[in-house]
Amino acid sequence: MGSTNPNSKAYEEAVDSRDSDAGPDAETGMEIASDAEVERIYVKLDRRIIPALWTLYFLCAAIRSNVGLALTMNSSTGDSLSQRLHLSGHQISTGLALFYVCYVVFDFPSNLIMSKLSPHVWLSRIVLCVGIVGACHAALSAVWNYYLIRLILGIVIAGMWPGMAYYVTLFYPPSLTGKRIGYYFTAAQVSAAVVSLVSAGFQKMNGYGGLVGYEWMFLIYGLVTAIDAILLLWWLPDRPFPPGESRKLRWYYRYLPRQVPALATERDRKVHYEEMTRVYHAPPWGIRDLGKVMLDWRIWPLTVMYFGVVGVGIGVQNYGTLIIRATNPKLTSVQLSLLFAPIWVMDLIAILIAMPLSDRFNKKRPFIFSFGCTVQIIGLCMTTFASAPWTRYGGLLLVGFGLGPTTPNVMVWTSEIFSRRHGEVGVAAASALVSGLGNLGSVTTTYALYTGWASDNVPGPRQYRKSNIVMIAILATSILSSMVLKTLLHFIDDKNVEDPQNMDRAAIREREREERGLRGTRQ
Ligand SMILES: O=C(O)CCCC[C@@H]1SC[C@@H]2NC(=O)N[C@@H]21
Repeated sequence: MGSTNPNSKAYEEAVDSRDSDAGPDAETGMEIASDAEVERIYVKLDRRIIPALWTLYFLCAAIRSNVGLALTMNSSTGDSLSQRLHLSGHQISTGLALFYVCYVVFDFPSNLIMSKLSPHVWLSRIVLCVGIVGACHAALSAVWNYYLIRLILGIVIAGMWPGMAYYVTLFYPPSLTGKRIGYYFTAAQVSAAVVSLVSAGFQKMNGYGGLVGYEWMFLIYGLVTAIDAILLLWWLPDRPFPPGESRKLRWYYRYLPRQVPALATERDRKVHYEEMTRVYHAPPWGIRDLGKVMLDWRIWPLTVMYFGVVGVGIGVQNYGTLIIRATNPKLTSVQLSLLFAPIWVMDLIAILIAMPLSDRFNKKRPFIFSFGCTVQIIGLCMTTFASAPWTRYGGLLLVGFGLGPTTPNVMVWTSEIFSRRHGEVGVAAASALVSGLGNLGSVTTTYALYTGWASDNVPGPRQYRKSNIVMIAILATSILSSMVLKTLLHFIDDKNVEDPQNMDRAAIREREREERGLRGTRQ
């Protein structure tokens, strides 16, 4: 069981020894599940949930970033989005930034609605709207509707990323969530790596049926995403509920496809219930609970951590090809696309290595995060200050590798800290606040740096130097913030936790329940 407490090993051993006692559980009368049985249940949930989240994230990430490709697609025939709409560099970055402004504003309300409604329905709603708005990009005809569509896309997609993290915490205990978040986070990296290659195919469709290449691209991605949204409604499991207890059906359930339960047998559901008691009796929350979460100081260091890593991640995603071209102006656009993809492959490899480690050594999450930031700083220094083009490009590969463990680690650390202190509403609100406010980092890097910083955008060996240095500075601030939080948690939170060796089984169980937000809800 995951815990951020001091002596967590001793605590976990004490909890485990409870579970290994022979005979039925005194509280439930149920035959106690072996570790292997519990493991099997999580494997079943994984098969059901992770590929579905992966697919939805891949499609939404592709739709969000396709606009960048559309700006230059088929430019040799004058059919790119920027040519047809006569967009200036400033207008392009304004549109990109407007999207993130909505992310900042609407992440939080979206996640709160999600925790009040059925999470899987809300996730499907997000995906459906992203599909429809994505397809509408094909109809762009003026600068004002480019701005408007980016705003609307930001509004409808807000809540997707923190919502997925929240959704995962409904099915898995904190010590198992990091790896899962990491798995579906790889979808964004695969998307970043492949969409530009796929766009080459769409460019070949330029002129078919009177549509240009980017219009085909938006329509097809939009259609596939909308179909995926409908499938998700049927496929993604609803929030778990106590075995034997009937679900309170909301009015909209009448219109939804009938679901196949994720866990088919009553026994599996009971064992999962025992493992994840928090989610079955999600205590109703009100404004006061929400206020407590929002006033919790722990939000701020986590937000600063996220600000740095998401800002740099999105900055590299939006301007990576420009940064590569600045290191070697002779590269063609095809070569640029080919060199861009390995950055995300490095990111993906790092996620797959680091996130299981982060779960295994969950007390070390801030150090894994800081390691990732340090690697990015080293990479950015190479890209900025080295003179050989390939060394500078190697620096970007290091940035990709360093990015891998950072974003998912902040999300999982946030849910760990807030689930323990505030229960389910804590996870929903805190992950949305950290992601939402942290995306001010994306607004900063897309709007104010690179093409948005006129004096830094002058071709030559020093091009983008100042922007890169700002990125190094915000990463250093993220590291500092994670260390400050780790230290404060050590002195403030961990001091109040009783040594598990001195607790009896009932007290351990009660504490586990409290950490999951169940204070006083069990009869
Ligand atoms: O809002 C989200 O979807 C979560 C953060 C996205 C960060 C992007 S995904 C591609 C690139 N790789 C990273 O590690 N960060 C950025």
